[in-house]
Parts: sequence; structure tokens; C-alpha cells
Amino acid sequence: MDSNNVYSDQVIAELIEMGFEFSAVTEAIEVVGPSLDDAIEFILNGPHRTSRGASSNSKCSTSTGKALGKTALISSHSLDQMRQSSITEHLQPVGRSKRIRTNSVYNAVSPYGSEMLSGHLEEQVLSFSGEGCNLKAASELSALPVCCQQELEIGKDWVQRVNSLLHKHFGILSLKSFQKEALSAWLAHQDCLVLAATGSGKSLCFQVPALLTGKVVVVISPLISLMHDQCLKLAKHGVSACFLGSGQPDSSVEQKAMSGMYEIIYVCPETVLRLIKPLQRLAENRGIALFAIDEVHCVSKWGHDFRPDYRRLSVLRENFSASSLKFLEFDIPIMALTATATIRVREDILHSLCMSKETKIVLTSFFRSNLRFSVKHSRTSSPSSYEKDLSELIDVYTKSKVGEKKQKIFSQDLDDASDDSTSSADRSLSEADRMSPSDVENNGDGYSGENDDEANSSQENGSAASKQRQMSVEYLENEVDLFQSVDDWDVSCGEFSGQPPTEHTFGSSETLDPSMKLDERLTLLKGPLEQGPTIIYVPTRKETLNIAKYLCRCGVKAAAYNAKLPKSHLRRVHKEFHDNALQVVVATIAFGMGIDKLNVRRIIHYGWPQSLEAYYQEAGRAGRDGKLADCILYANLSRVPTLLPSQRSEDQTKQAYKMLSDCFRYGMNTTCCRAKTLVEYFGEDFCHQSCILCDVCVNGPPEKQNLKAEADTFMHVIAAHYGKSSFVDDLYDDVIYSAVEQQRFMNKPNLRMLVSRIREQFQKFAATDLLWWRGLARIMEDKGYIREGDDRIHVQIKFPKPTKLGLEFLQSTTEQTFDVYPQADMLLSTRNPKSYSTFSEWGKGWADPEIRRQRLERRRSQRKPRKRKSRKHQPNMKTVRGRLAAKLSIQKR
Ligand SMILES: Nc1ncnc2c1ncn2[C@@H]1O[C@H](COP(=O)(O)OP(=O)(O)OP(=O)(O)O)[C@@H](O)[C@H]1O
Ligand SMILES: [Mg+2]
Repeated sequence: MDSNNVYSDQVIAELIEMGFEFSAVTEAIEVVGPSLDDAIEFILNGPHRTSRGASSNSKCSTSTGKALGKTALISSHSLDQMRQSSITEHLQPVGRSKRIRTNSVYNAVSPYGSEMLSGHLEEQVLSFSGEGCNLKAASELSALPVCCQQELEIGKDWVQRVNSLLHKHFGILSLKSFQKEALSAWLAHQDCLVLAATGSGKSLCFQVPALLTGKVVVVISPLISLMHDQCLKLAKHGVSACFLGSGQPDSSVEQKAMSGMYEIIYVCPETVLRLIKPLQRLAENRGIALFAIDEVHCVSKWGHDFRPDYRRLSVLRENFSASSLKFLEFDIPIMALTATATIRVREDILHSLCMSKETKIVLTSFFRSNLRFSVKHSRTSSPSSYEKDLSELIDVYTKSKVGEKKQKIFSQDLDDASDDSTSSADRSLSEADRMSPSDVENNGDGYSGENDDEANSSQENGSAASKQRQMSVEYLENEVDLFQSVDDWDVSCGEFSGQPPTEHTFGSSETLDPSMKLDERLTLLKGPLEQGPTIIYVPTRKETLNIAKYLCRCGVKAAAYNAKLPKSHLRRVHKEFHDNALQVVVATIAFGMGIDKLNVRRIIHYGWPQSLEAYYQEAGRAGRDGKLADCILYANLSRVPTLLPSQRSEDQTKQAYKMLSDCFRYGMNTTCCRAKTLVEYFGEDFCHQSCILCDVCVNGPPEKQNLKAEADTFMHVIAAHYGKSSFVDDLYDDVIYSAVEQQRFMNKPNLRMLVSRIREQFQKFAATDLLWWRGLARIMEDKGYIREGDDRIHVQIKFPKPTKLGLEFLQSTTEQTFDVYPQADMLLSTRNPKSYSTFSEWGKGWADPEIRRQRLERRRSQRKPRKRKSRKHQPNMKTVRGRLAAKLSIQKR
């Protein structure tokens, strides 16, 4: 360390403490050298120079390479607060003398004035004496022709330089081509929309600019948990970062961030909207290299995770353009990134964020070659289905520990938190884990414990805790986590100093290469799954608790995660999940956006997801190490899924139904490779023949069936009701319907009514159930023979109406065959032919004339004479029985 620099720093510190403006101080030192008196003289009497616009570029280019040292920041806030204002546990202060850096970080006029700076320098700024990664990074970068974005040329060798930097600090061998593209766009001052698969490495696209320029990168992100994970990771690789949630009881982190003390600032949309002015000052002083909007699908109402505040981020383009800020030569580029955006969502993003017309779209394949997709039928949500569906999973995690005591559930008793027996992770968080009254109110437990005694005591302990649990379960009943607020944890901000990078942990060479030959991949992929945790996604909070408890009882280390559980619990689950202390997390969608844990081996969806976007994003959390991973959807294939309750506009409701319908069709599909279905859903041409892994690829499609007779009948019955066919009209003459029903049916027959007519009128179809016809209706719809006759969108076609093509089909020569692959619900229906023993089937049995006749006869013979005056005289015309009775009485007369 240059002693001159240290001395200069001391002088600068003193001058700032005296209240002089920072830019004036540094200018003075540059001119007169590190002499306190001379500097004061210069500042007071020397030529007036404004710091504004003193070309942040030139400052940056000289200073960054010189001294981007490390700074550790100590916050006076500790973890013992019930609600933390910041996370400081990751800071590693080194007990060195305080100093001030001479780099561009401090070459800033603090937006909070010199008071703030001096206060913090005195109290809170310690130095790493340049041993951190940034210093190294910066000195390496000094080899670059220039370090400022504006001046960095897109020469051939910038990629190599970035690669060697990445290799050294992140253990990554080279940039991927989409990362190169995104960075080229940024270097050319262009806005950029990056659409790349989950886990493909989008974060690097916005992290590199911070390393390259010494300017700040501002990343807008939707969840504290996500921001926290990314900051922590960056710190491990020597990059200082902080995050700012929406609640901000401790403003010191924010102040430091706005004065340019972190290379990357993660911020939620609400907060970025509030910080426009300070950010403009930051742009003027240290400089902002880039605004990155991560998980940008949240912008769009047509996406699966709309956040209204994301939509207001158009202010970034308005407030950080060269036309609105004189000191900028170019607009500060916006880089928007997501793994799940349909074409409509993409357009909405570009439009809503007012991204420039020249925005570069970087589009990579959404295909994840190591994910094995499958769909299984399950009734879900009952303990008997848990037993059936989860037994394999339980075996995976419990086989190796036969004889061990079963895991027990423990309640989150406050007293237990300080128990000696708690794990080290528990201990470190115990104080912070104390629940606020609202936490207690919402406590739903569902956490698995390592410690049996703890579990027993809490179970025996009993009444209060169990009552609490019971209450919370009731409270949680039927609630869903459709919208997760940004503050998903009990911290609202955090700061992370970059630590010298240790051994590289990623860039594994064992990962699967999508360009591998098919047979090579097949052999590799047919092996067993490696060890690693599982995430089970369920639609309701209540089910997170139920399944987590069930798994715990079976000996699995499992925890529930939903937005209504105490936030301290959620943070703990995150931590233990990342530390491999948990085997299974059972969660609502509240868990995991952007989770970058390499070894997640299974993502299980237990119940229908609400959209394929959400499904693919959640599934994408599996197998980030590139090794084989399972993505299994357990869904009740006999039920049409319903929308989970949420506030939606009319348009949004339509869209939500459309998305749910696409999801339903994904489950019903029996012929198309699942990976292909998924990537094509996002508008990509799937350039492989198949994924070779999914259940459809492995099992092959079901046998084709000639359903000509069924299709003809179906079309005739529909067409008849729209006056397009005379084929069946006369068949109904002998059935008496109430005027209302007839009217309703004539206007718009729904599928159920049509099917009951088919069964009534066509003996050979009397036993085929609605489930089967439902599948056929979808096939006919896909072929364009029928369409939805209702104004509203339905998940499954509800009011089939013939199309022109359908009528042509009807009139076509009857000799042709109609060979189709049955869909999942049709197979299910034929696999489990139902006797008319269940109540609903019993009801359906009335549609069959023969069954009806037998039943009526049986009833008549069994019936004791009863007084049923009113019925006798007024048959209920709404029921089949009533109508029949009426008919019979007419015939009698
Ligand atoms: N060029 C690269 N070579 C090898 N590994 C890389 C490269 N770039 C990123 N990675 C690794 O890929 C993993 C996933 O990165 P990241 O979290 O950025 O994914 P993502 O695309 O943002 O995923 P998501 O859509 O889920 O947020 C990280 O562990 C990262 O280290
Ligand atoms: Mg990401």
C-alpha cells in the first residue's frame, strides 16, 4: 500500500470532517498534494470549480483502476431485533485503521451531504486494505484500454478479457453466447431484453458491467429472499452489494448505497421509485452503468406474476436518459431479464417500460436438456394420495437411515429457540427468530426438527402450541399465495462486502452437454438421480403444512414455506435449504423465485399450477448443476382445474383462464414431448426431435383409435342443436323437457347436456362417461371442428358449437376413419371403467333408458304406499324423474 495514498486519505478524511465538499477536497489534494493547510487554502481561495459534470467518465477511468479497494461496513444494528432492518452477519470487518478510499466510490458528492459521509466514515467505514477482490479486479482491468462503459470499445478482445476475469473470480471458463450478446448490447448503450432459460446464467449479464466499469449497477428485483441470495453469492466472489426492500427503518444502508459504496445495489421496485433523485445524483457522481430489471415478466399483466409496481418502472427510461440528465452522454441502458415470457408478455414488457425502439432482444433456447418432465394422475390433497404418491420420495430420503427414529415435528416455541440443542444455524438465528405478535398470530408451524426431544417436548407441551397451530391451520385454510409481497423476509435491507474469492465452485465439467449424441445422453440420463433436495409446490398454504407434517412423520426432513408463516421461519428455511439441512421444502409459489441452488433433484407440483409460465419457472429450479433432475406434475386428471381466487380485472381473468387452459392441456397431452410443448409455448421452435426423457418420449404415445362413430355422433348432436343437422332431431320427440330447459338447451347446450343426450339416445354410448367425451371434445376443438360457443374463456370447452369445418366433417363420406390418440382423461376413463355405483355415476345412470327403466321398476316394487300429494299432482319438470313421471301420467290418461 502506497504510504502517500494513506496519508492523502487521512487528509481527505479530516477535510471532510471539517465539512468541506468531497469533490472540492479531492481536487484540492490533486493540485496541492496531501497537505492539510494547502488544501484548505486552495479550497477557500483557489479558482472555483464545480464538481458537477467534472466528467464522471474521466474520474472513473483514472480512479477505478487505481484503487478499487474493499470496504467493509459495520452496521450498528444487530440480529437481536424482532424485525431486523438489515442483515449484517455476512460482513467481515477487519480491524484495520479507518481510512477513506481515493477511488471513485468516494469521488462523489453525497446526496445526503457531507454530514452523512463524515458520520459514517467515523463510525462505520473500515478498510480491507485492498485485499478484496475488487482491488484485484480493478487492477486487472487497468489493463483494459479504458474502464468506463462509454469508452470501452467493442473490440475482439473484450470477451477474452472478461472471460479471464470471470475465470479468476467466479470460476467460470467463458461467457455463454447469450451473455456475450447481452453485454455487447450494453457496451453499445442499447437497451436489452434477455430471454433465457431458468438457470442459464442471466445474472452474470448484469453483474459483469459492475466489475468492468467501477460504476454501480442497480438491479430491480421482486423479493428480499432473492436479493439476499444474490448479494450473498456476490460477496463470496468479491463483489460488494446491498439490497433495499420496501420497508426502510434503517436508512444507513440506503445512504451508503446512494453515495456509491456498493458495486451492485439490489432494490425492489417500490424503493427504486422513491429513490429517483438520489439515483440521479449517484449517476452523476460514481456513475450508474446499468439498470437491470430481473424477473421482468412481473411487469406484464399477461404474465404469471404481475406486480403493479414493476409497471411503473418506465420512470427509469424517463429519468435516466441523456435528454433528461445533462451530464449523461448516453441513456443509461436498461437490461430486462426473464426466463418465462410469452411473445405477448415480451411486447408488453417493451411497451410498459418504454424501452427504446432499438432494444436488442437476446433470445436463447428455453430448453433444459437435463430435466425429465412427467405428469401423473393423483387425487391429491388427501392423506391416502400422499401415501401413494410420496412413498417413493420418502424412500429416497429415509432408506439410508433404517432404524433411526422418525423425525418429529416441532412447533416454533419461542423458548425452544434458545435451547442448547438447536443447530448452529438455529442458534445464530434464534434471536432474530423471535416472533412479532403478528407472526405468532399467523404461525402455522410445519417445520421439521432435527431434534427429537425438542419435538417431543413441544408436542407434549401441548395445549397452547397446538391450539395455536390449529388456529393457524384454520386461518390458512383455502388461502393461496398468488401474490407475494416483496418483503418476504423479516429484513428490509442488507449489506454485503465482497470477500476475497475462494475456491471456485461452479462451471462444473460434469454437467450435461445438450450437443451430446442422443445415445450418449440416454445412457447418462438413464442412471439414477443423484442426491439432492426436493421442492414440492402445492396450491394452498394449508397443503404446505399438511404435506410437510406428513413427510416429517415419515422421517423426512421437511419444512413448509408459505407467505403467512413467520418471516423468520421463512428465512431459516431458506438458509437450511441452501445448507442442505433440509431434504424437502413444501411450498406455495412464495418459495424460490430465482433460487440458484445447483443440486435440486426434484421439483414436484402437487396439484395443477395456474400457468405454464409459473410451472416452467418453478420446474426450472431443478438440476441447475446440469445433471438429471425430475419435474413431476401430480394432478387430478379427472377434474378441470379452477382458478385460484385473486383480484383480477376482466381482461386479466380471461388471460388467467387462457393460461390455466394451456396448463390443463399440457396435462392432458399424451403425444407430444413435454419439453417441446413447454418451449414451444414460449414461442420457440424446438429444434430437437424430442427430449428423450419425458414420460411421453419414454412411454410413447398411446395406441391410435378410430373414433369415427363417436366423433360423428358427437358432431351430429351438437349440430342438431344449432339447426345444422336433421340426423337426430326426430330422436328426441318422445322426451319431454321443461320449456325453460328446452330453451336453455336450444340456445347453448353445454358439454354435459350434450353428453347426456348422447347417452340417452345412443345405447352403445350409454356407459361412456363425461370424462371420455371431454377428451374427445378437446380433440375436435383442436382439429377446428368445434369452438367455444360462450363469450367467456373456459379451461375446457364448455359450450361446443360446430364450425364450418366441423359441418364439413359431418357431411363427409362416412367411410373415412377418424384415427386419433386418446388424451389423458380418455385413457383414465377407459382404464377405470366406472360401475354406476358411486353417487354421481348413479345420477348419470338415469340418462340410460334401460337403466332408468330397471330402476324405476325396482323402486315401484319396493315403494311403500306413501302420501306424496304434491308430487303426484305436480311432477318436478326439472328432474328427469319428474319429466318421466309426467310423461307416464300423460300416457296413462
Ligand atoms: N458462463 C457461464 N458458465 C458456466 N456457468 C455459468 C455461466 N454463467 C452463469 N453460470 C452459472 O449458472 C448458474 C445460474 O445462474 P443464474 O442464477 O444467473 O441463472 P438465471 O438465468 O438467472 O436463472 P433464473 O431464471 O432461475 O433466475 C449460476 O450458478 C452461475 O454461476
Ligand atoms: Mg435469475
